[in-house]
Parts: sequence; C-alpha cells; structure tokens
Amino acid sequence: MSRDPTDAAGAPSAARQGRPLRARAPARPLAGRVRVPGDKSISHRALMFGALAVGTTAIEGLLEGEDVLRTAAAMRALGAEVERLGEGSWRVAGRGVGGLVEPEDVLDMGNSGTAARLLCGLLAGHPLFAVMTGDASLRRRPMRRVIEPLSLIGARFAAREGGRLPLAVEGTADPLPLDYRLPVASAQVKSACLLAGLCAPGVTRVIEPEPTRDHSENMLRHFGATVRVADTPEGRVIELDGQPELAAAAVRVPGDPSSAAFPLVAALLVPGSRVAVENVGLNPLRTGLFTTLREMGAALRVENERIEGGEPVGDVIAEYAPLRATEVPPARVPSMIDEFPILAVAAACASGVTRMRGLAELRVKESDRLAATAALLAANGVRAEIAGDDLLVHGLGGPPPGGGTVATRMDHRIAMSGLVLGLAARAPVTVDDASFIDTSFPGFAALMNRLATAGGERPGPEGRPGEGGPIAPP
Ligand SMILES: O=C(O)C1=C[C@@H](OP(=O)(O)O)[C@@H](O)[C@H](O)C1
Ligand SMILES: C=C(OP(=O)(O)O)C(=O)O
Repeated sequence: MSRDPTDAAGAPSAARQGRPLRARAPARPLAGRVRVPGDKSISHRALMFGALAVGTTAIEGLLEGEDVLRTAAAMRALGAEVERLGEGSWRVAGRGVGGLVEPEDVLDMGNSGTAARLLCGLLAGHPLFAVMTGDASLRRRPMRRVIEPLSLIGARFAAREGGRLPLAVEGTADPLPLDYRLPVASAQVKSACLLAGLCAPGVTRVIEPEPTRDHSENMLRHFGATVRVADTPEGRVIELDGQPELAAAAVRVPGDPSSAAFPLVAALLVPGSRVAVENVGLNPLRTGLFTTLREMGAALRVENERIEGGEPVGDVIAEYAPLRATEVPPARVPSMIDEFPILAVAAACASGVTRMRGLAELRVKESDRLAATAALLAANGVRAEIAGDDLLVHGLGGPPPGGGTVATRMDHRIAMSGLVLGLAARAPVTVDDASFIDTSFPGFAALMNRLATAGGERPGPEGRPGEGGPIAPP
C-alpha cells in the first residue's frame, strides 16, 4: 500500500518552519541524466478534468508537489474519487460535467494560484456554495481577475478587500456562456473561463491578447470536448462548445520544463558541466527560456523529440558555455512567465546587461518576483535594476561574488534560483526557507546533489542534502 500524500496536505505542515539551505560551488562539474517531477500545470488539469469526466481517468507521472496535492484534496471534497496507486500513479473517478457536490468544509489551496483560480471556474458553473482560502502568499494574490468574468456567467462571489482570499462562491445552476476578452495574458484566467464554460449551454468564447500555455485546450480535446482556436488581429480566439460529455482519458504527464530549468541552467553556469534532463515537456508556449538561453550562446540540445498524450516531449541536454546578455521582448514573456528568476541568475553570470521587458505580471506571483529577483541578486553582489516593468541585470561575465542570504518570500522559484546561484558563485549562498520548494519540485536538493556527486563529489547514501553534495543545511 502506498501512502497517500494528500493526507499530509490538509494542514500547514510541521516542516513549514523555515528550512534554510545553503549552496556552494561543487568541487567538480555537474554531470548525469535525470528526470524532473511531472508538469505542475498539466497535473492540476488532469485531476480537475478527471473529476469532471465520466469514468476513471488514469494519470501517470503526476507531480506530487504540495500545490497539486491541494487540487487532489479539493477534487475529493467535491465528490470525485481520487486514489493514489503508487508514485505518480493516480486514478480519478469523475462525476461528469455539472456533477460536483457541495464541499463540507473550507477548500484550502495552500500556495497555489493555479489551483485557486481554476477551482473558481470549476465551482462557478455548479449550483453549490464553497469557501476557499490559502496560505499567506496566496491570500495576497489577486482573484478579481477570475471573479469578474465568472460573475458574468451568473456566479456570485464575496471576497476580502481587493478581491483576495478567503472568498465565498455561490455557483449557478444556469450558467451563461461567456464572451470575454482577457485583460491580462493569463492561462489561469483563460482556464477558469473554459472550466465554467463546460457547464454552460452554447459556445464560450475567450480572447487572449497574447497566446498563453494551452494545456487546458489540449486536455479538453483529449477528454472529448470541441475546442476551436483561431489567431486573429485581435488576438487568439478560443471557442468551447458547452455541456459536452467528457469521457475519462489516460494522461501521461511529462516532466515540467519550469522545473527542468534549474538543473539545466546550473549546468550552463558551472564550468565543465554536462546535464541531460529526460522527458521534458516542450510545448512551444512553455519554452521561451530555452529560446532566450540559446540567444545568450547556451549549448542546449533536444534529443528524442516525440509527441506524448498530445504534448511535445524530449530530452534536453545542457553543457557549460560562457553566456552573453540578451533582451527578452514582451511578446515572449507568457512562454517563460515562471522562468525569470532563474534567467536572471544566468544573466548575472553572462557578459553585458540583460534586459527583460514587460514583466508586470511577475508582481502578482507567489511573491513580487520582480522585487524578489532584484533583491536575490543584490544580496549576492550583482547589480539589478527595475525600470518600470523591466528588469535589467548587469552580468559579471563569470561567477558572481555570492555570500549573501536570499529572502525566499514563500516563493519556491526564488528559493531554487538562489540555490543555483550558490552553485555558480564564488562564495556560498543561503536561502532562508527552502521548504516552499516542495510546492513544485520535491527532491530538488537531492537531485542537484546527485548531479554534483556524479561529477565526482563524495556520494552520500541517497544523495540527500547534507550528505556530501553542495546543497546542504547551513
Ligand atoms: O495556468 C497555469 O497552469 C499557470 C499559468 C501561469 O500563471 P498566470 O495565468 O497567472 O500567468 C503560471 O505562472 C503558473 O505557474 C501556472
Ligand atoms: C506562479 C506559479 O504558480 P501558481 O500561480 O500556480 O502559484 C509558479 O509555479 O511559478
């Protein structure tokens, strides 16, 4: 019998006490072939669409990070049967579109913006009452962006000042189909509208100013819904035919490119390294970081490219090479929205000034990532400026000084970026709370330590932090 990690996800974990970690330059290059955990976006969606389908959806490679476990617990609370068979192997017996039941208790979405916003869409079209909350980071994040369109279909919301969690939602038995132009490029808002549109009769239409990740569209089709997508002068138009019968469908979750970014960038920055990450999702709406790194002179190769479950997948190989600065245009931002902290670390080691343009959305992630990224670099001897919505990083053309402490600000990507900086810097870098890494990348420190060990460091029994690798508690 396998332990079901959702049992542990209901309450703030005792481990969430502030777990500092420190990273230093490894004695040898990073080397090896690894796999990273399943894609977070696809994992949330597999559980949600599985809960809305008729029949049993088999999911392999599900990310068992805290964010996704919150979604699993919420689907159970809404009446779906969610079962863990083994590592990454889950089954969801769905209730059909419109068949979710009222939850008995508050839904706690932890640290996860995706879980909270997509769930709003799911609830809005069902005649039920629900209350949702999250951790201190999620309670600061804007929810009005989903409340506004979902109110148009007839759902009613009450939220804290500024449209923040906790919120209460009263879904509607007779949702209207939406015709909505997204005010911001957001896959979460788009997906919330589409999830609500499943319960509405007629055609739900969403227009996005810039294309964002299309995992919801792909998965809706995979479960049997009719989705039409057209690029027009006004933006990308997505149409969903309402009230389909979704049929359970097997989902194989690829490795998360946003997680793969950390070992791959580490390999680009630690002299002599060569790292392969296998089975990485390569949806073109997710790979803006790889495009940017190549422009900077990175040696990045993709092998074994194939289509799996409707999504492109491949093995990505990174080798150390000196990097040079580049400029990221605003239109590329949605395709690498979560990768700016780690790109900033790469830019700190590159020669010249890297400019990343149009990053306003970074202000409303798990932390204000514009401020947190600039502070991460400044604490470690790298000049970074915020100019309007742009971030400028003055690269040192080699290892940054390091030696600082990074304030994690409840943000997993800031924690992992700080630790990668420590692997590349002259002096060790400390992050004040690495526990948030478990939201998206359980086993991160162990995986990075294994790569250092394969490169020649003294091995620990299981490659755990503190067992000989360069990432360990201070
Ligand atoms: O739809 C998704 O799964 C996500 C969309 C993005 O958020 P926004 O929609 O707020 O840009 C991204 O930052 C997040 O990590 C995952
Ligand atoms: C922004 C992120 O996630 P979410 O919005 O789901 O909290 C992220 O994983 O970087």
